[in-house]
Amino acid sequence: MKINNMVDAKRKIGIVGSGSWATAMVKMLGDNVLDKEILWWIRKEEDLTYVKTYNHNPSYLSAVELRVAPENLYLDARSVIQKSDIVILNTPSAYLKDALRDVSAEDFQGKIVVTAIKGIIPDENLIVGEYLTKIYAIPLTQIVVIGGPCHAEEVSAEKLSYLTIAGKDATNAEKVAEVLRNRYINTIISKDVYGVEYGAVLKNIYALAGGICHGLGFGDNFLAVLVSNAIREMSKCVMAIDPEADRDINASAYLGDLLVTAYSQFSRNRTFGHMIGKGYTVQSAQLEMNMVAEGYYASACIQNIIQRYALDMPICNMVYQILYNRQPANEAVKQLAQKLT
Ligand SMILES: NC(=O)C1=CN([C@@H]2O[C@H](COP(=O)(O)OP(=O)(O)OC[C@H]3O[C@@H](n4cnc5c(N)ncnc54)[C@H](OP(=O)(O)O)[C@@H]3O)[C@@H](O)[C@H]2O)C=CC1
Ligand SMILES: O=C(CO)COP(=O)(O)O
Repeated sequence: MKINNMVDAKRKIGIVGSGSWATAMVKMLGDNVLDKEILWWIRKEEDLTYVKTYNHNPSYLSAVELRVAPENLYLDARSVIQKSDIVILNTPSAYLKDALRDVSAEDFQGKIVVTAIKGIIPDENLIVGEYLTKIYAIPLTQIVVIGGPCHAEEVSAEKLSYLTIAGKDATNAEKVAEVLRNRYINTIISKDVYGVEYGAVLKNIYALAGGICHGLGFGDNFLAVLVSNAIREMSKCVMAIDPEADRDINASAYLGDLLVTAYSQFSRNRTFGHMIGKGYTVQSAQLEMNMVAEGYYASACIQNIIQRYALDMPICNMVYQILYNRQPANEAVKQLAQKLT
């Protein structure tokens, strides 16, 4: 089968997405020493032309030099998927369906399909791995999840970072890890595909909550209590979804990613929450950012999970009430504060 012969042939890695995380991943792959071919789907023609001419993405991480052969830049995701052995999906969750609109289940056959997306597909209430299995019949063993605390901006500056590569099939997870690791990227292999994906979705909601509190004027003391409650809430949720997996919630894919997203200056979720806490409406906060805060979409989708498993998740509920039911943020945080321990 094609996957098993990959080590002998030149590896072909396809990236679907052209925002900041996809751009950072193209850089990581380019700085990895293994012989490989990188194929890249870029959404906008003017951006593709610019990358082809100058080897820089004009819209995201524009200072980063990118090494992709001009003939390997595509405006259709299907060509990239068909020609790749490893496909890395890297759009915001809300735009994945659109990116894959011309792609069929056959196009994914025999590929390792990787999600670097930290979100739930709106209208489906499915994480990306579940969506790929349901819509494209991709076996779980061929799906790999990339998690871990890692901001694109720090990757672009080559600051030492750790990615967790989760796959039910450890060999496939390692095949992905070996093309990503380089002098500033370390990789950790995990089998907890559901926990790593759901953990990444949840930490965005908690970072958004932290941003709201910060915007309202709460200090570091309160944020520490919020984060401490958040990791317990995350643990309860992922344990309900997949109780069998071997996971340490304090590992970098869970607690680590929560911490970086809650505290980093680069976090879009924290920034978005901060604006809400300052009194921006959801629409004006979204307009203000040219990037996507996944926690906004996840907050609505996770309500379905909370109901399905009858979970008590006060932080997620607070964010939902503020963003979707227009509960005043100061009132909602005051109510939450009574429940924190
Ligand atoms: N940024 C980071 O540091 C990290 C991000 N992630 C995850 O990576 C995923 C991708 O996020 P990221 O790269 O940061 O995204 P960005 O916020 O950097 O970029 C937004 C992306 O969304 C696209 N987009 C915007 N509007 C539309 C639309 N109407 N239809 C289709 N596409 C649209 C943009 O395309 P265009 O430019 O063509 O408009 C662009 O590719 C997310 O799930 C995120 O959680 C994970 C780890 C780190
Ligand atoms: O997942 C991330 C860092 O690990 C990115 O978080 P933000 O989307 O909040 O920037």
